[in-house]
Amino acid sequence: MSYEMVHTFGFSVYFVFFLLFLWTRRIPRTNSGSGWWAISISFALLARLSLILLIPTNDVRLIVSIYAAINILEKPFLLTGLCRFLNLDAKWRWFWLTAALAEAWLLIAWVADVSPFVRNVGYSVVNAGFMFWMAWASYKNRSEIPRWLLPVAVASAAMGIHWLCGPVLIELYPSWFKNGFLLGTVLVLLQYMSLLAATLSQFQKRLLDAEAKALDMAFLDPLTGLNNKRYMNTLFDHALLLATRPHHMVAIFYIDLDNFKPINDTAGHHVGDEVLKAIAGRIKAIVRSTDICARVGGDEFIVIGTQLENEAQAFEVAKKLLSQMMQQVQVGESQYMLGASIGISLYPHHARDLSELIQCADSAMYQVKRNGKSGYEIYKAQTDAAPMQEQLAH
Ligand SMILES: Nc1nc2c(ncn2[C@@H]2O[C@H](COP(=O)(O)OP(=O)(O)OP(=O)(O)O)[C@@H](O)[C@H]2O)c(=O)[nH]1
Repeated sequence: MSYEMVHTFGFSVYFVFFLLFLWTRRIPRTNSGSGWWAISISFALLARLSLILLIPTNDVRLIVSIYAAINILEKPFLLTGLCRFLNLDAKWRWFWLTAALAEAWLLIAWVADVSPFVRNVGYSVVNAGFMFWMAWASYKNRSEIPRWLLPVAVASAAMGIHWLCGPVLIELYPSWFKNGFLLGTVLVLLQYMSLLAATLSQFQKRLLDAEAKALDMAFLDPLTGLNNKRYMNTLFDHALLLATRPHHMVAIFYIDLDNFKPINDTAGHHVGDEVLKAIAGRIKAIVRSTDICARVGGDEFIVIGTQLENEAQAFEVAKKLLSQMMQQVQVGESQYMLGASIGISLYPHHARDLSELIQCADSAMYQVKRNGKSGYEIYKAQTDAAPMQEQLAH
């Protein structure tokens, strides 16, 4: 393979990556690292272009010096991109200072006509240093973007070794010059490919996180983390699928806390919030994983108990719920006593539709309140007819 082919290959590959990073930068919400990498690879690209253009001069000293001077500028941009990408608090000015020293060294080597070996060692060591720093920083932060920062670290470390060994190999085997360029191109390709994959992977992670958050907001009560009323309907349909076996029933427990308002009034709303969170945690802890727990109002909760076989089991659940609600809730140094009025309705006995079942459970809960609070009752159609009408009239 001729030098022209090697450099044309390198130039073309870099150009494609330059376009890809530029495109990635334009996608809203992608990390600014890709913009810096578009700049860094454009310097690698310019360096290759200078080689293609200068090869006809046959002036090796001129060709190598100009290539090195442009190529060294790729590295501070590359490292700055990584710092931006990973939000690293690195001292960027050291990258630029080191790059400036390398440029100064190339100028001195040119003016003083330093031997090619010494000149190459000087600037290759700087490049290797940059690459090892890149490898170290990517390796150290590999958990940020699992799967993709490790290849960046490996490719960068390989590049570092490549730069360190380059001058010696060229000195011993001058034909290595061309192979070295080819190997360097492949390593740069791997490095930028992993960076691009890391950028897209981070972008995907952000989208998935945002989607999960949006779903949480749509389906969960932000204070307690229980389901909200809107989502309960969907979950209820799922619960009915589990109740298709003969003798299976679903129970709706409408829980209204007793004496909650005084906590808000005396200790403040924030303490009330903590109490609600603690209560939600208790409810969640005692029901089955297939049961549905939702907060449907200020101090009102609904539990949908699934896969119950008889009324007695529903009473068992209500008893457990009530005993949890009757226990003191500790917030900071203070303890608060509550209680709960729990109304129960059963599917399919009292109704088949969730809103009707909730209405039945709600009316049973009011019966408990009327009877002096802190207890549970199952819906009784006849006795509740009057209060229900009364409620509707309001
Ligand atoms: N801390 C807090 N309070 C809330 C929230 N939403 C509603 N509330 C309050 O919860 C209280 C509920 O009122 P009630 O059910 O009448 O209070 P209660 O003392 O339990 O009354 P009984 O049910 O008759 O025992 C009201 O004072 C609401 O302002 C909330 O998100 N956080």
